[in-house]
Amino acid sequence: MLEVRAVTRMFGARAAVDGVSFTVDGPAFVGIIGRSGAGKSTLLRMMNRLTDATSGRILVNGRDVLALRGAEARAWQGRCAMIFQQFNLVPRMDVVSNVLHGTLNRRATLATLFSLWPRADILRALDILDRLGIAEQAAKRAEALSGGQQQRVAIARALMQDPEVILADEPIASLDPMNAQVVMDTLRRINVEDGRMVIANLHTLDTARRYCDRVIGMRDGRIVFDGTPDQLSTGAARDIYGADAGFNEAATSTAIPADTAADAAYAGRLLA
Ligand SMILES: Nc1ncnc2c1ncn2[C@@H]1O[C@H](COP(=O)(O)OP(=O)(O)OP(=O)(O)O)[C@@H](O)[C@H]1O
Repeated sequence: MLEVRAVTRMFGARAAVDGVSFTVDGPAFVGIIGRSGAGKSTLLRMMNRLTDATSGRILVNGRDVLALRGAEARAWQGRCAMIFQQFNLVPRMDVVSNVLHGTLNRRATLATLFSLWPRADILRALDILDRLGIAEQAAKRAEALSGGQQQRVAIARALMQDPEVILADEPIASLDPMNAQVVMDTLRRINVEDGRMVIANLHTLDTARRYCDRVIGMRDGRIVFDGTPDQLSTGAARDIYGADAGFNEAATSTAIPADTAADAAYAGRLLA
């Protein structure tokens, strides 16, 4: 259970996140939507302890993760993996080594320096790559892969941590519609099959509606919507995006054009 209680983050006189509270019970897939600058990234980064909160509490099974320091904070970061828009892989390093870096927080520095990975970890990394449909890429440099493949490597690296929670900050914002669908399908599978909570910042309404159990809408640092995809009406979307009566949902769409839909279906079958 995750309880975010009255969390605020100030930058100077301005609140990037302003008294945000919500509770997630169980392994839900939660989407956070809102326009650029609404505070979505700052909120996720506070959950992961990449950014400090100014005030508030984030309780995980009753324990305030914002109060953790040193090794305890790092241990929490291990249980709450983060996925970024730009993948954050080491481009010149091979795929399997990138995935193995997911175990860094529980490894000795010297062993890491010399890339001495335990055989069990290597086999696990290969298993995870296989599960995500990219095992044949294992020996390639990360930079040689497509964006969608790189994001799946980043997801594989996150899974190496065996996290309870996966935080994804705009995971598909740099991808074309077909790769975006493959990556979102992958996150959903991990959520459903493994029972891991996923909280994803998403730019687009249609993605939130399609993949999430619950959608949180942020505007100017505050939550202005919290409900199911069904409740996310055009009017609610207008409130979130601060748009006028001329608001057009299609403008936030990542729908797959007809000519690439068949490719996407094929990719989906490969993943299944
Ligand atoms: N390190 C920082 N220093 C100063 N201001 C910041 C910093 N990080 C974020 N902000 C400000 O906080 C507000 C919220 O930013 P944040 O990145 O969380 O929004 P977002 O909803 O994730 O937007 P985007 O989708 O563009 O990333 C913005 O006004 C931003 O300029």
